[in-house]
Amino acid sequence: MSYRDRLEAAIAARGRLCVGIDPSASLLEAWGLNDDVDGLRSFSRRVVDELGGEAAVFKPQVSFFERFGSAGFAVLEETIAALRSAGALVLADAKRGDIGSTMAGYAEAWFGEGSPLEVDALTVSPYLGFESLRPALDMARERGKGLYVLGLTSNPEGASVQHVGGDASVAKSIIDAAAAESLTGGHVGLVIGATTAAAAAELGIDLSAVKGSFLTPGLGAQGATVADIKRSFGQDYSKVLAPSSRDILKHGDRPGGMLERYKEVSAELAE
Ligand SMILES: O=C(O)c1cc(=O)[nH]c(=O)n1[C@@H]1O[C@H](COP(=O)(O)O)[C@@H](O)[C@H]1O
Repeated sequence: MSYRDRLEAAIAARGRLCVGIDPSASLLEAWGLNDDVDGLRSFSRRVVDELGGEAAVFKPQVSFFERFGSAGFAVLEETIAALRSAGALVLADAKRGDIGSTMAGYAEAWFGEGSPLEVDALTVSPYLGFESLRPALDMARERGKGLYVLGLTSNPEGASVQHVGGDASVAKSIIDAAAAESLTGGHVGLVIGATTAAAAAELGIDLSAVKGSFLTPGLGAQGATVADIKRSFGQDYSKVLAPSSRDILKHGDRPGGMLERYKEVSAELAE
């Protein structure tokens, strides 16, 4: 079964809000946890216990685990396993991107059968050229995994690279390549920021040509609203997987707080 089919089934069952797991030092502190591996483990367990059976997809931000080295990666492995046993899909936000032979290594790490870090999907950077992602694209297609390729990122600095070229922009070339790839299987999606999606039309980019899902970071903490997403994606809204990290996690300082916020945002996305 392709990633696209698995994702569609998961969204139909649990909704399109993806919970980001970003255990930054400031969130650990806000939750009254130490900024160490035990704090990281408690934080991750609380997210899994409160939301693991609710959300379709979780997106651990790998950087916040990586900062504790191998001990942090061990917590990431435990978290991935716990989320998958709770019936959720896991999308590792590691934004990998390198020459083809190295991409094969990343694909083995994140998609290899039985790899300790095996997940359902991964974010990747196409700025070594879309085709440099080929080994990961092929492995994802073969193994029912998903790749989210950075298209129009949510941050304001992204435009200084992605908008270059006007009608023939860098972003357009990446998104067109992803659209062509999406005709070959359900393994490819795009990162299109909730804060920046409106730029697609200005750059003459046809998002409807993409037969995969759109990961739309930017809700809440970065200022975008559910209404912004609905407006920007229009008829392609059914392809949206909307992640939110801080806007949900900041409510983890009290029992039940994250679940309450999750349900509010999820309901708004479902309207
Ligand atoms: O790939 C991502 O998820 C991503 C892409 C992007 O363009 N912008 C973006 O913010 N992200 C990630 O999405 C998360 C956003 O967190 P919040 O702003 O707290 O919801 C972070 O983990 C970012 O690394």
